[in-house]
Amino acid sequence: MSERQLWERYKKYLCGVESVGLTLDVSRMNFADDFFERMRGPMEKAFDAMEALEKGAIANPDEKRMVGHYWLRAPERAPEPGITKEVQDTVAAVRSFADDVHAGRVKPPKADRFTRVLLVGIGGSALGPQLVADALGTAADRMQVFFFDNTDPDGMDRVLAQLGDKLAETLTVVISKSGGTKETRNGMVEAERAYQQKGLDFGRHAVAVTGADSELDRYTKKGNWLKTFPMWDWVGGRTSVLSAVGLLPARLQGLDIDGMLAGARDMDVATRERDALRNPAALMALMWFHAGNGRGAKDMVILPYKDRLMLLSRYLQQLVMESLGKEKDLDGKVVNQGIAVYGNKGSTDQHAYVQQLREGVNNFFATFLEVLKDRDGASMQVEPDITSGDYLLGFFLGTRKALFEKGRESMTLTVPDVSARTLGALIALYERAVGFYATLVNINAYHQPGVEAGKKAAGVVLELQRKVLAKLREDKAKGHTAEEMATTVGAPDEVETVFKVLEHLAANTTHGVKREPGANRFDTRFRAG
Ligand SMILES: O=P(O)(O)OC[C@H]1O[C@H](O)[C@H](O)[C@@H](O)[C@@H]1O
Repeated sequence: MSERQLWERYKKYLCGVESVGLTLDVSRMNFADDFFERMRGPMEKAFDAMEALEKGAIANPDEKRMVGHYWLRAPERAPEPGITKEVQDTVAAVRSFADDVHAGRVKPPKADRFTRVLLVGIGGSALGPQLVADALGTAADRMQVFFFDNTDPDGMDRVLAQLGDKLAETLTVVISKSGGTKETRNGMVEAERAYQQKGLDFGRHAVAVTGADSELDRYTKKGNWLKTFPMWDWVGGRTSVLSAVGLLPARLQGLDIDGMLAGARDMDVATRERDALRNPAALMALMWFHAGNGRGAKDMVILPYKDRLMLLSRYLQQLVMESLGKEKDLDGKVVNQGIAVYGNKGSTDQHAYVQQLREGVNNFFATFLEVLKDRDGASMQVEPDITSGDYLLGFFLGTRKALFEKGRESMTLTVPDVSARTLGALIALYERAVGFYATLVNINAYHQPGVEAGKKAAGVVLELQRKVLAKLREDKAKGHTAEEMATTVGAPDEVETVFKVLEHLAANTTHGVKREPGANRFDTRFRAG
């Protein structure tokens, strides 16, 4: 295709949302001329399913739940007045709590103001807040936000070291929809201990966002925490960023939550349009379908040409992969669906993996994200008549062209800036595209049955560790090899797990387990010291 033909194709298919200034260009996707006609029927079904979902249908049949993230930014559209009120009350509560914190009406016992936020959460209870904090944060923020998003002890130590003495001015926000996620529980317990060690009352520094009567909810009551904000079963973790999960930390940071909600609301209006060519979410879902043949055959590479959007791919990884990566379809047939998502930021990625994109295995389609505004204010010229931002555009267009020349498909999303409005719009765009695509491939996008298996297996490992430790203490004088220990604790087939547990115990001082090297690695004896 010549550059001229591409330009004509660009003009023909460009899909814009005036209210947020966003456009989606699919001209560099090689769909056939009759593609949209062929997809008309399936797309109608997707529009119907989405309409039913928004009206409160049980769109998550396995868990028998409604799916209501669209009501978070248009509460008047919720199917029950109780939901409308809860959403409105929660946004009001977020606002007034953050205002109280900023004004010092809610204050830490041993300092004048809260100046830092420590957010403890994982998955949908961290990725959205991390994206928002990084995309919209500035040096002028009201509060600085830190994260515990794992059960990695060193990761937590590193954050606590950064907080240092400012822990006395730190408000900890523990977020867990289920209220029972172990990584988050561990982060909370570690945070609590850090406060205690500094003679600070954790409850006076802590708030939670969680489901009513969850384990975390009960814990907050026992510990007399400052406040709890609700999470509802009709909001999934990966679509919760515009509930208190994302709004509370954002507002505490001093960000424009009204702008985020308005951007999402505007995008929702635009993506209810039933003409797929004028609906960027439908168009995008159709492009995903085209690229991967409805089987996820191609990976989605997200290339934002803007540092502030670097976490978008991590955020989308959960949104897309946890929603679409499913073993069975809605009829119970094994389909092993999904689309793999990766990417960081351009043009940095050009110096890392773009080599493979251009010349290696052609198993992806790229989504370029172009941001028109370079920075606040004018730029200096790094060469006559050329700025750093001009280079960024040059590298984006250059890479896109280079990929196209080699038959690599791409789409381009263009936004005027990275603002609360555009970020809200982008989030809403992807949420709806995921929903449409799920119907196109006939899967439930709103459950995550596969996640449980790993959690259960981890529980088994920790149970085994308890038995191993008890045995080591009982046989103090005698060391055990992994083989002996596995048999002794009645789990001979779990010998590899026992070996890994013993090695880990011996590598850390906590449990006082020592190793005595044997003739080879697997003859190593472990004993309680
Ligand atoms: O918010 P929580 O209940 O703690 O859940 C945190 C995350 O963990 C789970 O394993 C799910 O797979 C995610 O969808 C969820 O966002």
